[in-house]
Amino acid sequence: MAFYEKDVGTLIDEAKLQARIRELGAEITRDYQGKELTLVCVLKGSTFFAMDLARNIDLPLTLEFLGVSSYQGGTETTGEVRITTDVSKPMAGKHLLVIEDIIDTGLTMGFLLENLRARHPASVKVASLLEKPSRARTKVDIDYKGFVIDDVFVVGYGLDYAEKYRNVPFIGVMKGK
Ligand SMILES: O=P(O)(O)OC[C@H]1O[C@H](OP(=O)(O)OP(=O)(O)O)[C@H](O)[C@@H]1O
Ligand code: HPA
Repeated sequence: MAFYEKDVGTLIDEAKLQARIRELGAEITRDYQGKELTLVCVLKGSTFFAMDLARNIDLPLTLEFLGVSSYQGGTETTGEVRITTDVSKPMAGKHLLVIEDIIDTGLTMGFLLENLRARHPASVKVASLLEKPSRARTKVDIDYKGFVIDDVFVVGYGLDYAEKYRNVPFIGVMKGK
C-alpha cells in the first residue's frame, strides 16, 4: 500500500493528466513555430507538470526556474507572494511561457506577470495545469489550461500540503479536509 493511500483520494488520474499534457504540448508546439521559447517553471509546485509538458513540446526550448511562495504550509494564501529563487538569465526580448500547477486566488500569477513584464520580454503567456475559478481574487487569463476544478484543496503531481504529498503521482484530494 502506497504511503498516501490512507490520506489521499484520486481526483484526476495519471492517464488523464498525461493525455491532456500531450494535447497542450501539441498546441504549444504549433503556436511557437519559428520562435525561441523559454519555459519559466514556477517552483516548487509546477515542476512535475513543467517537465512532462516540456517533453511534449517539439521545439528547441530553454528552461528557467522561478521560485515563489505564499501558502507557508497551510491551505490558505498569506496574500504575500515572495520570490525565493530568481531566473538565471535576463528575460528581455524572450518569448516566455510561465508554467504553473494551479491558479487558485490568482495572486501568485498576478504578481509574477507584473514582475516578468517589467523585464521587457518579447511576449508572456501562461500555462496552468489547474484552475480553481471559485476562489479567484484577481482575473488571470490562462492561455493553456489543463483542467478546471471545484473548490477543493488538491495535492499530488507537484502540489503539496505542508510540503508533503508532492510525489503522489496523480491529482488527489486530502480525505477529511
Ligand atoms: O493562485 P494562488 O492562490 O496564488 O495559488 C497558486 C500558487 O500557490 C502554490 O504555490 P505555494 O505558494 O504553495 O508554493 P509551492 O509551489 O512551493 O508549493 C502553487 O504552486 C501556485 O504557485
Ligand atoms: O489546492 C491547492 N493545493 C496545493 N497548493 C495550492 N496552492 C494553491 N491552491 C492549492
